Amino acid sequence: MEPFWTIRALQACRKKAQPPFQGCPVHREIPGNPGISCMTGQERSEEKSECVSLSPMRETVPALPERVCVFGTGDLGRSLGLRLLQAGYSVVFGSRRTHSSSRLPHGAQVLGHAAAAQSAHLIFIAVQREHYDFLVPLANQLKGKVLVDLSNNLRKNQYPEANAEYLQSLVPGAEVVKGFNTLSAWSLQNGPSDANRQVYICGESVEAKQVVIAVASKLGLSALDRGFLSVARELEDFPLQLFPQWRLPLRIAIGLSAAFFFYLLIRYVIYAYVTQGDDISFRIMVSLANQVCPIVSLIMLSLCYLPGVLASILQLYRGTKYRRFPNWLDHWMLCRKQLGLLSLGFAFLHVLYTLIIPIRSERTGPQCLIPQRPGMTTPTCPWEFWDLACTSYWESHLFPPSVTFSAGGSLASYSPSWVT
Ligand SMILES: NC(=O)C1=CN([C@@H]2O[C@H](COP(=O)(O)OP(=O)(O)OC[C@H]3O[C@@H](n4cnc5c(N)ncnc54)[C@H](OP(=O)(O)O)[C@@H]3O)[C@@H](O)[C@H]2O)C=CC1
Ligand SMILES: [Fe+3]
Repeated sequence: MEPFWTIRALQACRKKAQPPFQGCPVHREIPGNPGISCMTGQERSEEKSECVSLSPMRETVPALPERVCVFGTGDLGRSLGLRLLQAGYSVVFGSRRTHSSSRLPHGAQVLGHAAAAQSAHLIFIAVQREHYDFLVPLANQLKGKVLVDLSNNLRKNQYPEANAEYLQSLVPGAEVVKGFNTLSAWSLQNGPSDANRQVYICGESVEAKQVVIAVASKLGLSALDRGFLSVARELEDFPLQLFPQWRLPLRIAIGLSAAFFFYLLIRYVIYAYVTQGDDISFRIMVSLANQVCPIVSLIMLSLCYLPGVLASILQLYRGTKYRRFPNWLDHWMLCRKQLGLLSLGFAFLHVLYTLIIPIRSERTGPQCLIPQRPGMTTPTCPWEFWDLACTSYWESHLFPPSVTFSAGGSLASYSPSWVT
């Protein structure tokens, strides 16, 4: 079955008794490239009235603006301008200094603010909020234009209203969209990685937001519409959030550490004191802590890999990978990097503690928190411990669990008893 746009194009051209490509007066085939046609600008405008568009999206998505304007030739303005040029847009900068264009991306034009505003429908404002009053005299030129507010603040609640709302109040005739403020000039220059491909936008006008979304997708970004302009403050606070994805992993790590620490404290130190009268409380700081680290590290590592497995199972169950994961899984997936890094941190701590133990042992004699079993070796020289530390690190944290379990006998002096 033919796609519907092909059928529509054929019908439209047949109505004019012309074949769709070769016979249509506005299309000429490029020699050596059958099927590819070329047109002049005038022919292209005539074509709009004569032939039906071949693009199935044309009716729903507004046409991309050819020329895009960027106010401000600072770090962000230049980086954004470069990306827009690379994406095929014609870029005009609106600047106070129209002659200092040496550092601007090649191919961009620099005009005064008023002339630049008149030449484009979409205008990115890459200027600090403190200077927005320069836009007031441009109200006439900006009427009906889409203004994208890129600004951020230095701290939360710095101003009574969001920057985007302030911009809208200064230029009421324009359609203000807040967005792209979570991108940095650096990431724009280097191309967004997977982690920062997502941008958030908000604004009152649906059409204006569609224009911005279309530009974002052409830049290789995925724009998420967060609603009306009242959400702008939230978007402006995003870059100010300190380690937003770290909270849950840190809470899990602290909770697990505390739980295992108290469990081991009761099981080995308090139990030994109550039943045998042995006071081994001096081992709490090093030996006991060293029991906790690998346990937490392994659990964090499994928590890092588990959501990926669950997501795959869910995709197989649903039979598609194009449906959103439930929120809890989505959130968990986003924390994987932090969970993995914390796991690595605890593993390093374990190696460090393991290296400290022989130094103490040399002075106080061999120590072992877990009661020794017959045949169990207790390393006494630092080299032996160094060797064991490295082996245990690789075996416990980088090899499959089965290997760890098999190596448990020789590591029993400092590995958790449930691992051995
Ligand atoms: N840098 C970044 O990575 C990011 C920046 N942002 C936001 O983007 C905005 C710009 O940041 P950035 O490019 O780093 O800042 P810069 O200081 O590098 O550039 C700001 C530009 O604003 C223009 N400007 C300065 N004063 C005035 C004024 N009185 N009237 C008119 N225009 C003026 C200047 O352009 P000209 O000389 O051409 O007139 C200047 O180059 C800020 O609000 C920032 O919060 C958001 C996300 C990331
Ligand atoms: Fe270990």
